[in-house]
Amino acid sequence: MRLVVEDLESRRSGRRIFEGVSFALAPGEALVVTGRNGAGKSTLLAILSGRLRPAAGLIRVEEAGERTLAECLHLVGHRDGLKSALTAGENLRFAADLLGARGLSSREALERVGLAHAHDLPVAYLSAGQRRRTALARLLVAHRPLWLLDEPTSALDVASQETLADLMKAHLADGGMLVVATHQALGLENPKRLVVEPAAARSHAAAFDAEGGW
Ligand SMILES: Nc1ncnc2c1ncn2[C@@H]1O[C@H](COP(=O)(O)OP(=O)(O)OP(=O)(O)O)[C@@H](O)[C@H]1O
Repeated sequence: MRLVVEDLESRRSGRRIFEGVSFALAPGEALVVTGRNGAGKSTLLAILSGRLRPAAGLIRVEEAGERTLAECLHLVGHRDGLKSALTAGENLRFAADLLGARGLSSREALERVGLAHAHDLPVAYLSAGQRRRTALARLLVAHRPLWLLDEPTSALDVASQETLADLMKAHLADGGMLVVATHQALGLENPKRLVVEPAAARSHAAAFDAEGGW
């Protein structure tokens, strides 16, 4: 699968947030999206996920067979989307049933994020970082080629950030694609980079020079 985005523009409540956002991703490629608070990073991910409509521009998915873009992606946003009264395992099984394309079992996925012990605990009992890790474990219970991650390191301790970096690298090595909005270094090697800037100063994408080590 390939993702092609051309000249995307966003308006919210009549105000232009960004314009001229273009990039392309092929299997194994990552795009790191940066920009100041309010620049439109979450808005861009919401548009890519189909939750918001762009004011202009084009999003095209290629070589995805019969699948729509929505069927090819996972979105892990600011809100974890977990049901507090259900256990971590139940949340993951619910996600797997909803998303299809089965991946790891709920137990295996929780093990991968270091939360095996939380499988049968209600999510309401989990800390902020544990909830975030449970939300990230959703990526593993249903196989989807495109991961859209909005500030995925928030609330994660150093060890969990390293686990996340390993998950992202394994996904890329497996031919997956990533779009990650972040203010933090991620440990990815040579991702593409997109700086979202206010509409007045056109957004642009550029190949990332490896020095920064995002
Ligand atoms: N529901 C909404 N209606 C109108 N404007 C909105 C809405 N949600 C967000 N905005 C505006 O859209 C702009 C972009 O917000 P967005 O959350 O995408 O920024 P961001 O780059 O992700 O910021 P941050 O780094 O703080 O997470 C902001 O100016 C925000 O006020």
